[in-house]
Amino acid sequence: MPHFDLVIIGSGSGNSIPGPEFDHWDIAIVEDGLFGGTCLNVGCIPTKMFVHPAELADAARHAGRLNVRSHLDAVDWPGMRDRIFGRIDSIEAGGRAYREGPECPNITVFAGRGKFTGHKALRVELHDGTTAEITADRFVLAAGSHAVVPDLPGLSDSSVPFHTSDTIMRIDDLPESIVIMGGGYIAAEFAHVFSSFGVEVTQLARGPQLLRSHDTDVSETFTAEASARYQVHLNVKGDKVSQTGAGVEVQFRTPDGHHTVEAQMLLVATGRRPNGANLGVEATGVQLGPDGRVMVDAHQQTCIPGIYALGDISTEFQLKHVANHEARVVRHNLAHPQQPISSDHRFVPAAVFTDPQIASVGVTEQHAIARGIRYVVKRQDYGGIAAGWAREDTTHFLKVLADPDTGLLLGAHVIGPEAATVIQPLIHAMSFGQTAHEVARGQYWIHPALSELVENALLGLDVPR
Ligand SMILES: Cc1cc2nc3c(=O)[nH]c(=O)nc-3n(C[C@H](O)[C@H](O)[C@H](O)COP(=O)(O)OP(=O)(O)OC[C@H]3O[C@@H](n4cnc5c(N)ncnc54)[C@H](O)[C@@H]3O)c2cc1C
Ligand SMILES: NC(=O)c1ccc[n+]([C@@H]2O[C@H](COP(=O)([O-])OP(=O)(O)OC[C@H]3O[C@@H](n4cnc5c(N)ncnc54)[C@H](O)[C@@H]3O)[C@@H](O)[C@H]2O)c1
Repeated sequence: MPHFDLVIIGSGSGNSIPGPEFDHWDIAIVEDGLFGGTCLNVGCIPTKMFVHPAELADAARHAGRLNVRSHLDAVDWPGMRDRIFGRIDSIEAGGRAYREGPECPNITVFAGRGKFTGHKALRVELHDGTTAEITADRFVLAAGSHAVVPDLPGLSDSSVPFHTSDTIMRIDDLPESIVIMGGGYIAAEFAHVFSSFGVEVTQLARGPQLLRSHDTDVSETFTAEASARYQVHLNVKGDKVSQTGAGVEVQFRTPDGHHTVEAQMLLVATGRRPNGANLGVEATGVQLGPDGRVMVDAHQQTCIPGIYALGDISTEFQLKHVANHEARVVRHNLAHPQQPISSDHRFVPAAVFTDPQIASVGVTEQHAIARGIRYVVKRQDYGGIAAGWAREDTTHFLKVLADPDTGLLLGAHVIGPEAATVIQPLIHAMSFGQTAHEVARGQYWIHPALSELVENALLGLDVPR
């Protein structure tokens, strides 16, 4: 039975752990799917490579508003898909070849599905049909999460063809119509992409708003704009999914009554569950929380010394920048177990790459109220700054919350052009403990850039100067 100094399960952020400091360790990487994990192959990167062309298509469609006559001729989906995956697939192949090749002589890649069989013992069902039993002094659980499929007739029995984010980006051609189930990040981004490419989109969300984990002002604005672009049904309770000659039919209820929607394709985007149970981590003594996450301490270590976890399998934040941060912590702690460092989850930002773009960090106004946190708030409209005039923006805004006594920032929420970039100075201020006034007046703000949104919002807060 081969024994390793370290076994890493999952080649997403887990693949960034082996570095020169471990050249003297015998390391195994176990990967059941594509090398490089979700973000590279079926997540952040390809989705955003579709989002940008979607923005170009929308710009061509809507430029008339700003007196530029243009129109969208066509979207070459197969060409776009092949360009995107031509690039991604070669990075995947290169990453695997690097880890398998002579540059990494201390690393063995096991292509197959791992499952714990006992204390620090893993069985790998290899893709070549054989099985490997391996043990190690240390493990890193970096096996991510998987798409959840609702328990609905037609879906749970797999009798109706449907896509998840794992498959939808490789379809042969654009459908004429698509039903998207879910009201979260993935549903929002794909609804944007497909509607921009001319597909008739129907989105079914079980909540009263889309993106309802966001600040209510943001989710209400987004829900109104999305509903104006494509068909949105809220407060949906799914009943049944059936196959039709032309595609699929979804039967559902809302407070208005029973509904049926037909479309050529169905995308299920109803959340992702951590892979701890699939990996059988309990066989090695590792504990799972009630939501299926592997339990870790601040050093990313599980209750079993030498077994660490990172990213989607254990985190509260299913985001690539969080998985990468946690991987850096695990890497340090493996090399320096006597001087471990902790993960910093104080100010985790996120963005939704829809149209309009959305970004957030820290508490929402609703959280502040619910938790009794004292705050002052300033909402700065894009329409109130010069860069917003250039865009004739009338609906979008940045909202910032601060402590009324100290002026320290508590949260920021942006909906509008380049939100994910606009928010960064506020993430910076929160992370480094800078007050609203320090940030607003301690630096120049380029005029007339979108960043003036941040400057004006901070100056508008009723906080000490
Ligand atoms: C459609 C989509 C879009 C996204 N967009 C963004 C975005 O814009 N920004 C952002 O921050 N985040 C985004 N995310 C989330 C982000 O992709 C994840 O948070 C991140 O990739 C998690 O990294 P990880 O290393 O924890 O897991 P992963 O990258 O998922 O790696 C886990 C690996 O483990 C392998 N594995 C699983 N089980 C086993 C097993 N039993 N044996 C062997 N191998 C196994 C899997 O094949 C996988 O390769 C997106 C996710 C999706 C699905
Ligand atoms: N831009 C980004 O950073 C980005 C993009 C995509 C995904 N992600 C990450 O991936 C995660 C997964 O994305 P997601 O959109 O699948 O999850 P999500 O948690 O954002 O949204 C899940 C949605 O599905 C609904 N839902 C859950 N169970 C359901 C059921 N049984 N029936 C009907 N609806 C149900 C929820 O109400 C919610 O609207 C996100 O939470 C996010 O962390 C990030």
